[in-house]
Order: sequence, then C-alpha cells, then structure tokens
Amino acid sequence: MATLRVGAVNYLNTKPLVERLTDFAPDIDLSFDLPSQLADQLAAGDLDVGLVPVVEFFRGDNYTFVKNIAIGSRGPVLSVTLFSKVPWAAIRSVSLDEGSRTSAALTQMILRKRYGVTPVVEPLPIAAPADDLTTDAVLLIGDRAMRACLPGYRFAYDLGEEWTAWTGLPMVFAVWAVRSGVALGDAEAAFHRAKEYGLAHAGVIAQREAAALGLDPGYCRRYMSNIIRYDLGPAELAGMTRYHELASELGLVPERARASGAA
Ligand SMILES: C=C(O[C@@H]1C=C(C(=O)O)C=C[C@H]1O)C(=O)O
Repeated sequence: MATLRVGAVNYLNTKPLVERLTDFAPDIDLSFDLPSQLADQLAAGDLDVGLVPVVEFFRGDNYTFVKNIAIGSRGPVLSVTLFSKVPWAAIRSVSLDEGSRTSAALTQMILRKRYGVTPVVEPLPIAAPADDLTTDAVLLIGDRAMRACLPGYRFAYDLGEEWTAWTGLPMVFAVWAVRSGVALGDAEAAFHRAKEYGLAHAGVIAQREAAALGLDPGYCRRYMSNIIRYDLGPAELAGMTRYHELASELGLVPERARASGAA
C-alpha cells in the first residue's frame, strides 16, 4: 500500500484514537496539528485523511468519513468552554479559539438561533492569553480549555452540555475525514484497532500524559473513559445532521445534502 498521509489533533482526547495506529498500519505517515490546520491541509490535498472538525467535513469536497469513529459527547464535554462575562443573551462580542472550527460555528449557532443575538466575532490566536480580552466572551477548546480557569469571566458554558440541552442529541466535534478518491485499504481496519486498543488503555495514556498537561491523572482518565464518546452511532449521526441543518440555515456550510457519507 502507498503511504497514507494522516493528520491528527494533538489534544488529550485524540490520544486513544492514535495510540499504536502506526504499528497497526506501518504505511501511515502520521502528523499532528490543530483541528483548523488539519482541515486546511486536507482541503489543500496535503493530507489524505484528517481528524477534522465536523463542520469542515460538511464544507469539504465530497469527503467521506471512517465509520463509527468520532470525537463527541453526550452532554458535558469539559474541553469546549465559552467563558463569558455576561449571560448568553447579553453577549455582543466573542473571541473564538483559532484551533476550532466546529465549536466556533456552534457558538454562533447557539447565539443566533437559540438566543437571537448576532455578536461581533474575532479570532483568538493560539498563543494569545485569554484572560485579558475586551470581548464579552471567549471560546476555548482542547487541552487549554481543560486547564483554563479565567476568574475574570463569571460564566463558563460547556458547549457539549448546551448542545444536548438544546437539541436532545449528542454532539460530534470531529471525524476521520477521507479526501475524495483516497482508498483506505488496510488502514481502515487499523483505525478501528487503534481505537479499541487506545480505549482499553485509557488509564495508561492518562498516567503518561497528565504531567505534561498539568492535569490530574484521574481527571484525564475519566475524561477519556467517561466524557468523550468515540463511537459514531445512529444518535451521533442524528446530532451531525441537526448540526448540518442549523449550520446551513446560517450560511456556515453549503446546503448540499449529506446523509451518512461513510467511507
Ligand atoms: C471536544 C473537542 O473537540 C475538538 C473540537 C474541534 C472544533 O471545535 O473544531 C475540533 C476537533 C476536536 O478535537 C476538544 O478538542 O475539546
């Protein structure tokens, strides 16, 4: 098999999906980047498969996705937080984590569709501190969201929890998107083996990764074992469809129909 260029997110939530992936499929050339960067690399043809924000899956040019694998949640997700100085309906300006696309769009969906407000949005560069901003609210995702305290903001809204309270559905943040024309071959089974292996070793991964993240190992363990949902079943697919409908209504993605799209 020819080399398959695969890009993954470097956050803790992704570790179980890539643990031993290249042992299971030695032809995979695995690189790591922010979700937004992976989406751009996949669109540019610099990657064959990417763990990309689900909104970018909908924006992509005939992408498919690896079945039954996702980064999702049913209710609270703990790592996608909108810190705000004011309640939702009073938000007039928001800074959005530059690593994010799904949650950046989700923030705007909730504000516009649920609360009827259309705030000014601006990007928050990855390296920029989030505790001293002039905007009413700031969206953080991934590892930095897990560590963030931001005492200057009165509210810390968990967007997984907000989504499920609003729609009654699970939230899917990212999928393994496959560029049109790419054949996965043996790698498809390797994605599933890696997921199974990684989830069976979530405790080992948590113990190994916690110190570098500045997080408690038990917290990391429960985050991977009990909070992040790695399956993409019928309920998650329904969540994806609802997300796509809302994003289309707001012009955040093209309106073309996308039912299951599985690779
Ligand atoms: C749950 C998360 O999902 C992430 C959120 C993403 C986004 O908002 O675009 C993209 C990829 C996921 O890794 C997280 O990293 O906190």
